[in-house]
This record gives sequence, C-alpha cells and structure tokens, in this order.
Amino acid sequence: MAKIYRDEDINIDYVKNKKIAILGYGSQGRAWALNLRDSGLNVVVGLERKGESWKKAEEDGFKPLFTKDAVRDADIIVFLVPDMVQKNLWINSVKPYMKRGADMVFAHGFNIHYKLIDPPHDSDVYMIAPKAPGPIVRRMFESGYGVPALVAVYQNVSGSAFEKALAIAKALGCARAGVIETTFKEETETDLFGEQVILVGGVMELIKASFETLVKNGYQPEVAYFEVLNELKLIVDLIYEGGLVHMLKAVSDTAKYGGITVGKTIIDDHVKMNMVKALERIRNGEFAREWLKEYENGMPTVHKELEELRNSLIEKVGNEIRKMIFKKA
Ligand SMILES: NC(=O)C1=CN([C@@H]2O[C@H](COP(=O)(O)OP(=O)(O)OC[C@H]3O[C@@H](n4cnc5c(N)ncnc54)[C@H](O)[C@@H]3O)[C@@H](O)[C@H]2O)C=CC1
Ligand SMILES: CC(=O)[C@](C)(O)C(=O)O
Ligand SMILES: [Mg+2]
Ligand SMILES: [Mg+2]
Repeated sequence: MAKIYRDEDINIDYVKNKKIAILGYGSQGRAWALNLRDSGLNVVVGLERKGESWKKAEEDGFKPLFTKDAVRDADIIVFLVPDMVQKNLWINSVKPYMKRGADMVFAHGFNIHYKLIDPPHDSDVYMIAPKAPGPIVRRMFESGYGVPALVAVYQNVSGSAFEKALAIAKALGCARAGVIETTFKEETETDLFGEQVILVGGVMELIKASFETLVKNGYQPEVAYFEVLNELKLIVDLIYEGGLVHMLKAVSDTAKYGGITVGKTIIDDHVKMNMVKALERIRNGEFAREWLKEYENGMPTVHKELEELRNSLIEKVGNEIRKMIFKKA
C-alpha cells in the first residue's frame, strides 16, 4: 500500500519563512492563498492585471502585485493560472524576473509532463495536487478537515524538495486527510483520465443520457431530474462515507439486484474499451495536442457545448427546481 503522510509526519518549517508567490486567484489560487496564510505562511498574490481576481484578492485582505513584482524576491512560485496559460505567463512574466533558484510549484503536472514549460536547472520543481475543486479545498480547511492531495518532485536541487512539497500540503490542510507521493507522469495521466472518464465527462453524460431517455419516453422532466441528478449526490455521499458495500446496504434489495445486474449491461465491455482508448490518447499526448489547438483557436468547442447545455431541458428544469428546494422553508 502507498505510504500516506499525515499532519504528524510533516514539518511545516521547511516553508515557514519563505516568501510564497501565488500566481492566479481563481479556483485553486484563492484556496491556496487563504489556507497558506491561515497556516502562518508568507503569501503574496501575483496577477497580470487589475481585474476581477485583483478585486477578489483585495476583498480577502491581500495586496496583490503584478506577476513580475510578486516573483522578484519570491522563494516559491506557485502556478495557479489555467494550464493553457502557464507557458506564456512563465516566459513573459516569471522567467525574466524571478530570483535565481526559486522553487517552481504546480497543482497539476500538465505543463511539465507535456514539456510546455522547461524549468531552469537550478530550481526545485515540485507539485502539490489537491484531489478536489478549489472551493472545496477552502471549505474543508475552514471546517477543520482537509482534502487528499498528491505530491511529486520533478527536480530536487536543494535536496529538500519533497519535504517542502509535504509542508505546503500540510499548510493547505491536505495532510489532515492524507498525502501520497506520486510522479508528474502518474498525476497528470490519472487526473486527466479521472476528469474525462468519470468525474466530469462520464458522470455528466450518464446524467444527460438517462434524463433524455426518461423524458423521451414520456416521463415528467421534474421526476426525471429528481431521479437521475438530485438523488445521485445522495447516493455518491453514501459511497464517499463508507464505500460501495455501504451504499448497497442503504438501498433496497430491489435496487441492489437491479443495480448489480443491469449496471454491467450499461457500462459494458464496449464502454471499458472506450476508457482504454481515452487513456491511450492521454498517454501518447494526442489529447494534450488537441486541447492546445482548441485553446489556441479560442475554445470553439467548449463555448458551443456550454451554450447548448445552458439551453438544455435538464438545466432549465434543474434551475427552477433548485430555486424551490434549496429555499429555506
Ligand atoms: N480547478 C480546480 O479545482 C483544480 C485545478 N488544478 C490545477 O490548478 C491550476 C489552476 O487551475 P484553476 O484554479 O482551475 O484555474 P482558474 O481558471 O480558476 O484560474 C483563474 C486565474 O487565472 C487568471 N488568469 C486567467 N487567464 C489568464 C491569463 N491569460 N494570464 C494570466 N492570468 C490568467 C485569472 O485572472 C484567475 O486569477 C491548473 O494547473 C489546474 O489544472 C488542480 C486541481 C483542481
Ligand atoms: C477538480 C479537479 O481535480 C480536476 C477535475 O482535475 C480539475 O479541475 O482539473
Ligand atoms: Mg483533479
Ligand atoms: Mg484536472
């Protein structure tokens, strides 16, 4: 079994008096900046322009700086802007201004693994990848818990890159849950696989397909919404709390039998073959190349699909239902 590091295994002193520049104040950036500050670390937020993120950081009590000023005397530079943006930020606003030998830190291995960024040879390069969306990283920290994270070292010039990665993971609250060592390759490939095949892509398409099937066959959209979307969270909560058997114990025997037998006919060998194909495209770099091109063309596919989703029945019905059921009685 993989070694799981927890708070008591980790010494935060490795990053205690270092100046940490958090570049970006979005999903992960805000969570990192706030959690690290609350853990007593020296954080500065670096941004490219005085826009929404700048305002948000100020509201949270930071004094943001332009990237080049934030990195000038930083010991640790954390890249928390979108993956497709990191290369340009690195070339234009970090590399020419950073202190020699400053650490380069990532929350996902994409830019290093696919060689978009070529880090200087005298820098430690490591990663802390929280396995949760940014707002949850913050929410769990505030409630005294944490989300799990993976840490990895790509370059260890100082000899203490791994210890620093663990220290940051602890300051993020992740070692309250558990921190596991991985490589940039393993984190990048499994993270992309997870989000494409289940977390984002798979779950979304299962929800859409089952909703459409019910509605097309004459059932009320509201009934379909409760069945395939709202209750999904409640079932996943049971799996999260206690595993698959725990969930199966909570549902009826009818659901157990139906789920066990029919589930396999839905997620059949053909679907598993598609999963292997998706993994193959991640491993051979085909997905990364395609995504880079999509990004360079202005993300036409992403915009088109989001627009279609916004106008879809499941979103319209869901928006109305959520207004009702999340309103305090
Ligand atoms: N979203 C998440 O919960 C997770 C993200 N990650 C990783 O964390 C990193 C950051 O991702 P997110 O937090 O999702 O990013 P995000 O999309 O929330 O980042 C937004 C921030 O980047 C800035 N930004 C956007 N475009 C920019 C540009 N062209 N130049 C300079 N700054 C720009 C924005 O002003 C904002 O401050 C990525 O490597 C991602 O893979 C890892 C785990 C989960
Ligand atoms: C939230 C997370 O871990 C993801 C799905 O991998 C991501 O946002 O890239
Ligand atoms: Mg992830
Ligand atoms: Mg991801």
